[in-house]
Amino acid sequence: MSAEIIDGKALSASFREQIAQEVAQFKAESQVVPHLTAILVGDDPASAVYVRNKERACEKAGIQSTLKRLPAETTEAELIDLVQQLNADPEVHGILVQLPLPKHINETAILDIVNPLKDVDAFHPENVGLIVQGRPRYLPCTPYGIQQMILSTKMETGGKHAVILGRSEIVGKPMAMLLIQRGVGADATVTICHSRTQNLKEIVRSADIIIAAIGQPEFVTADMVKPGAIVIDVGINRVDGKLVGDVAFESVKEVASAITPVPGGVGPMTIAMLLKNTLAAARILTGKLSD
Ligand SMILES: Nc1nc2c(c(=O)[nH]1)N[C@@H](CN(C=O)c1ccc(C(=O)N[C@@H](CCC(=O)O)C(=O)O)cc1)CN2
Repeated sequence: MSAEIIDGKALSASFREQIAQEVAQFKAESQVVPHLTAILVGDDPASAVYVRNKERACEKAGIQSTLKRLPAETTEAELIDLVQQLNADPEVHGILVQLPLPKHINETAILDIVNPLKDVDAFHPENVGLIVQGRPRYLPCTPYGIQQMILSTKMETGGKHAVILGRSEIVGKPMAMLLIQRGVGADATVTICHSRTQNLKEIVRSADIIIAAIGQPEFVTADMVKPGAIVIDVGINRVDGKLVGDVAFESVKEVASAITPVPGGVGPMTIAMLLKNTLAAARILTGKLSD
């Protein structure tokens, strides 16, 4: 039987509708307009698309958005200066530095100076630490969106084996933290696989939940998937002008119980969760935590 397709576009639309209502209520109660400022450095065309989509999503949800677009030759010191200005600006609730940054800028140095209360990506070490300790302030947008997608399948995750392919700071590591926490959509037993993992195929074959985030087109093939597994594809690879995930979708969907497509899967959920975090940041910074 063919898998359920987890429609990230539809799911994100329903989250965005809900967030828009919460934003309207927050504005009415507080007279504050949640405000996200995104920083885009350089000319990476994919990053420009993602940032534009984030701006559009903000606009539709009633969130103010500002884009600070800087040339590729911007120095690290200039970027630090801009982040510090935004940290000090009481009108800005969320700061997002679009990644990747140009190679001459140390990403860690930049992410480390974002005010943790405005860090709607949850990349600051303080926010990462809070996640590890199981008392998150914000959840990183992609893992947060993936957790919502898994929840939408109604699969019980408690005690299940989740295998994550990829150990990035943005997806792999925080995803593992979310899945091992106690609670609904969590309580899983997690294995992270990476380029040095031995017996990778066997490990993936034992997974009830597979999260593919390694940036290799169609890496996960049907023979690596246990029948009935949930397969989440985080990959966005451009092959011959076409977007392809890290999962061989057509064959894997015949084995899995649920699967996310690319495009239209995890990507749109990432943006919906950013809106959620921006509203949360506005609430935290204005001291208006009740909804
Ligand atoms: N500061 C951040 N930088 C980056 C993040 C992030 O969460 N914060 N994640 C990725 C890029 N990303 C968000 O910024 C992102 C990637 C893809 C999509 C998306 O909706 N993709 C579409 C396809 C779009 C296309 O045509 O290329 C889809 O999957 O349907 C949204 C957000 C790295 N940087």
